[in-house]
Amino acid sequence: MSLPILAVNELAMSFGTLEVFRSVSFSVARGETLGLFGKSGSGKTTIGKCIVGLERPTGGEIRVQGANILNMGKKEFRKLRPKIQIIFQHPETSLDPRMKAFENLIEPLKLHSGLKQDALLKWGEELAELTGLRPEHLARYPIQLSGGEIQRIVLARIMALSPDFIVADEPTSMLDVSVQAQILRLMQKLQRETGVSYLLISHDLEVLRKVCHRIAYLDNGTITSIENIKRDVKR
Ligand SMILES: Nc1ncnc2c1ncn2[C@@H]1O[C@H](COP(=O)(O)OP(=O)(O)OP(=O)(O)O)[C@@H](O)[C@H]1O
Repeated sequence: MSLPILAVNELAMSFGTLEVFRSVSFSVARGETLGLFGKSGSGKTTIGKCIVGLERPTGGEIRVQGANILNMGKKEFRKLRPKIQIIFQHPETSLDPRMKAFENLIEPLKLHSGLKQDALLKWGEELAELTGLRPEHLARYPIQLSGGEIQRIVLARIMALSPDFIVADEPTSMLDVSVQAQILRLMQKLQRETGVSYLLISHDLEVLRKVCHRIAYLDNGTITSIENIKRDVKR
């Protein structure tokens, strides 16, 4: 059996005297969407931040294809980091308001790929097409875009890095229902085409049941159950 893309083992986190969670364990297979459900303040976002290195847990392990990222040196982690991405509830915070949408889209490629301008533009156009962005969207500044369009730019930016794993923290909770469905369908399409795995964080069980392969329930500092939803993982 192949290693899970992500395995979280007995993760613990306290902020000072506040114990947020004490033993969180789950794993995510390649091409799988695992939902993470829990009430407000249970620590869902903190778990996501620990996975991408934005917070350091107080205990436990986070293994990416078997390697514990908490034991990695800075250099080794920096090499892995483009492969594990996070998208937030307020996606506009990850865009530069002074750059047009297309420049925002190709920015990570510029930083990480070393591609020349022509190749950058071509790849950027392909990503825009893949994520359903039209040329008129690409010529606008973030403030001139709707929430759904911004979330598409954010997804296109992330897909440019060919990630293995995306933590999606309430990615659609700010969108109205029809746009929410479009973005969830886009995430599923990207998964079918690239095999990317998601940890989808939400307090909306209906959304999780629609798109996840399994749902992990976080309560009282631990994962109390993992529900299987009937859906095959395509790898
Ligand atoms: N950097 C921090 N310093 C101190 N406390 C923090 C920090 N980050 C989060 N917390 C606290 O940890 C707890 C868990 O927060 P977290 O944002 O992970 O919960 P959540 O389950 O994502 O909540 P929500 O569903 O409301 O977004 C909260 O009580 C929060 O106030």
